Formats: sequence, structure tokens, C-alpha cells
Amino acid sequence: MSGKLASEYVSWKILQKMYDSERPKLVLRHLFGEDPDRFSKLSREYSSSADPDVAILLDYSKNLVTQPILDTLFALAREAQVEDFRDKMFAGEHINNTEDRAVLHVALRNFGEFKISEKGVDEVPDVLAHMKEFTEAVRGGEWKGYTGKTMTDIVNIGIGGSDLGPVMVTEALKPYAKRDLHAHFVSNIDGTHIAETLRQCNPERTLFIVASKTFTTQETITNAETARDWFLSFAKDKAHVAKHFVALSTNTKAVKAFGIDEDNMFQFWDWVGGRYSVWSAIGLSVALVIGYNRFEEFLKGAHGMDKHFKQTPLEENLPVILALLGIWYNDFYGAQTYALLPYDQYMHKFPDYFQQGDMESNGKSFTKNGERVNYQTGPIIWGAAGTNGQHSFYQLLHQGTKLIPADFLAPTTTHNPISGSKHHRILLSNFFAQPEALAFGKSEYEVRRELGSSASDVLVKSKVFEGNRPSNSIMFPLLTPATLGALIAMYEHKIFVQGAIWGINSFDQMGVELGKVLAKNILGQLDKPQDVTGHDSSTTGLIHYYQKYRKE
Ligand SMILES: O=P(O)(O)OC[C@H]1O[C@@H](O)[C@H](O)[C@@H](O)[C@@H]1O
Repeated sequence: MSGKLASEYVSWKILQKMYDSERPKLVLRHLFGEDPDRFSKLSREYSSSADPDVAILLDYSKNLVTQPILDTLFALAREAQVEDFRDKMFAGEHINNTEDRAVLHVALRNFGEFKISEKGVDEVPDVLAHMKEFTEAVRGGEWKGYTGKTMTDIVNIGIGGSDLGPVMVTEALKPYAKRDLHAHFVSNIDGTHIAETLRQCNPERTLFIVASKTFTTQETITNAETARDWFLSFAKDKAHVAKHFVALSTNTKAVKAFGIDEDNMFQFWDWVGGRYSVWSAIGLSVALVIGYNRFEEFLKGAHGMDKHFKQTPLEENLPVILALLGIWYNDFYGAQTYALLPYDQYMHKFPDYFQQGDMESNGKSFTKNGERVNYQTGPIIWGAAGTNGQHSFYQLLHQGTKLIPADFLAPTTTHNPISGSKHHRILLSNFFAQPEALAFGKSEYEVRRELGSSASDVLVKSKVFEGNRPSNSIMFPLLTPATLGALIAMYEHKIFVQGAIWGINSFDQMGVELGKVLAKNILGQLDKPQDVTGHDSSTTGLIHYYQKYRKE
């Protein structure tokens, strides 16, 4: 990161000129027609040196780019000093400048490769050992509740990064789950969330995992207090809390004040951002569900991608390629959103996870030097598992007025080869067909030929697919813990590269604070209409409406 506005880079200006002059020529039908080798030129395969089962194919040939545009995008990354900034992150420099913190999720999955000297990094193996011992005790049945029974349910109470990672990963790795240990996730302050969860749990056999980096988050602490009250209404004696509540946090003092024994606390450090914390103690629910060894495979898969990101030339570097293509659409085509479309039911939470991962990281308008940017930064991330999305929002992807770049992700092999893998072949046929349809569409000529000369103009137009809608296709052999680790790390580093080019701090989240402060003030005014002061007429009117009609 050079400290400049991205728009000041020479390569940025060249890209703008290229976009202005070449856009009409950037037609996928022609680009593919002109070059039969486009796929082999514009696809890359990552494979892990440590694990032969981990491989990721990135096909980026269906993008609106030529080799000179790609060359200029790589030049942009070099001009923005992405490699230097990357090395600073890996070295533990305090690249999160507003909070004066290192950014070291890579240290949580570093199996001896990178030399990082930052306070706490040397404690990582101890915490992992603690997680191992604990998960083995719970899964093996040695860990007993207050009536001597083994655990059947775990409830992770956390929100944001302390929820989305555990939820997404446990869902994605369900084939590896211990099926008689049921995992629940409570995040929302809406009492319905905890109430409905507790209805499914037996206090004698439930373990609560209070996951909060700060241990001050209102939702999490309130839900945890409710869970503790519920538990004590059965167990009666506070001494029993030790067998049913553990904490994952950086805040030892607050954990102790809550009544959780320090021995039942799994530590992490301020250099782990919430949305990058699934690799830390926050991943305890994952380890409990899939077992510690699998959790370690997950970490190792991510570590492999870290090495790839750190050591591979930009032109071969998957996260860098994804980041640069994203910038091309975001900043030159003016695309506002980006879709993540996993063709794997186990990955159904993947878009939600990266909605936080990307939008909380790169939803910023000021550079690290405090200058207002004069270009677009982070896109809106959304998506759903295929093929469900096809039957709801794909209409707009194909024929709407907006350009929505998308990543399609799929495993070659399914964990559930039922009916002789018939389902998977149908799923994959859709995975192959959708990017093809988006890219090449269906011309008016083709529609007319199909419908015959008697078809009305209106009908013909309604069936035309303009095409030329870009996407990446990402394939991998099987969604294993290591492959999932590598995929997540790939997107994390994509986000990193984009933030570095835009010159923003991807590692704070000041934008979530104002609403919290206002809510705290309003909470103190909810009882009486006369207390409602200091608001605009809309907010005041809404609170008065609530006060008029509420029933406690
Ligand atoms: O883990 P904590 O401290 O309870 O924080 C939960 C979440 O709190 C939110 O306010 C932050 O925006 C997220 O980044 C964070 O993950």
C-alpha cells in the first residue's frame, strides 16, 4: 500500500482509458471465438504441496478482459505495492493503523512456516492444545455435566464473526460431524432465537460456548445471561456452571466477572479480527463437531493457501487474480454487487459468511491517510446455494439491467452420491450451464430461428439473452476440511488485495458503532413517552407507536 489514492496510479488511469476505448470490443463470444486456447490461458490450478487432495481450479476465462487489460491490472497491484503490504501483514506489522494492531489470522494456522514476532503468537500452540484436550473430553464422553451425564448439545452464543464462521464451517463440514452432538448457534438479541434453542436442549447435557472477542457485545452477553439463568433454574447451584459454560475471548477479566472459570476460557488475541477469527478459539464449536484432527486439517488447508498467496507470482496467484477482476468490474464497469454462488448445499452459508468478511472489511470511504476516496470500494456481497438461486433471482442476472459479476463454486465429487450420483450430475450440469448462458446468451437471430417467423417481436425480445455477463468458475475435488480452509483463505486474501489497492484499512469496523450507541440511549427511553427526547420526528413517532401498542 503506497498511501496514494488508487485513482492516482498510472495503471489505474491506463485501465480507465482501456475501458473507455475497448469496452465495445470486450465481447465474450468474440474473445472466445478469436482464441481457442482462452480457457487454458485464463485458468489456474492451485494444488497444495502438503496435501494432494487439496486442489482448486480457477477458470477466469469468462471475464471481460484481454491480456493487455490483465497485464495492466497486475501492474496496478505492483504500483499499489500489494506484495510489500502483504509481507508486512505476514511479518506482524501493525497494518490495522486506526487500532494500532497487527493482522495475524495467518498466525493462527501457521505450522512453523512464517516467522512472526508479535505478542501472543507463541501462545497459539498452547490454546490449540487446550482445544484438543477439551474437544476430545467432550466428544469422548469424559466431560460430564452436573448430573454425571455426557453432552449431547452444544450452543455457541456469539454474533458477527463469533457466529458466522462457526455456523458456516460446521454446516460446510457436516459430512465429518459427530452426528450425536447437536450444534446450535444463537446470535440474535431477539429473544426468540435463544428461546427456540433452549426448547431443544436438556440442561443436564448442554454445553454453552460464549464466543465474544470483546466479551462486551450486548447481544452475546444478554443471551449468555439468559442461558445461565435457564441453566441455573434446573441446576440450582452456581458451582455447576463450570461444567456447562466455556468462554472464547480476549477479555479474561470480563469472562471471570461473568462467572466462567479461567480454566474454561479459550484465549485469543487482539490481532485476530472478528471476521477472521474462525481459525482461533472461536472455532471451538467446529472442533467439537468435526473433531480436533479435522479442525487442524482445516487450519492446514488455509495455511497452504497462505503460502500460495505469499510465495506465488501475482500472475499465478489465485487471490490476486480474483481481487483484480473484482476491481475491474467494481471500479470501471460500475458493478455495485458481487454474487457468490456455491453449487454445494453444504456451503449454503458461504455467501453470508463473506458478506461480513468482505463488506465489513472493505466498506470504507476514507483511505488510511484520511483522504476521501473518489472511486468505489467494497462491493455488496450476496448469493445463495445453487440451484435454489436459479429459481429466484437468476432472472435478473440473465436479463436484468445490472451487471453482476459472480463466482460459481462446485466440487467435482459429492459427499452424497445418492442414486448413483444422479443428483450431483444434474447439479453440475447446472453449474456448467449457468456461466455459459450468462457469458454467451441467446441472440435475437437464434430466438427467431427457434420460434419461427410467426413469433411476435414482443415474444422474441422477451426471450433474448444479451449475454456477456462475466463470471469465475471455481472447482475442487471434494469439500474436505482442508479444501474449505483453502477456499476461505483465498477469499480472505482477495479482500486483503482489494483493500490494499483502494488504500483503505480493511481491518477495523468503525461503521458498526454509531447504531450501537444510539440503541443504548433509546433503550433508556423506552418506558415512558415523556422520556423520548432528542430525536427526529420519525424516530420519536416510531417509539411512541411502540409505547402505545406494546403488551409486556
Ligand atoms: O466477538 P465480539 O467482540 O462479541 O464481536 C462480535 C461482532 O461485533 C460486531 O459489532 C463487529 O462488527 C464484528 O466484527 C464482531 O465480529
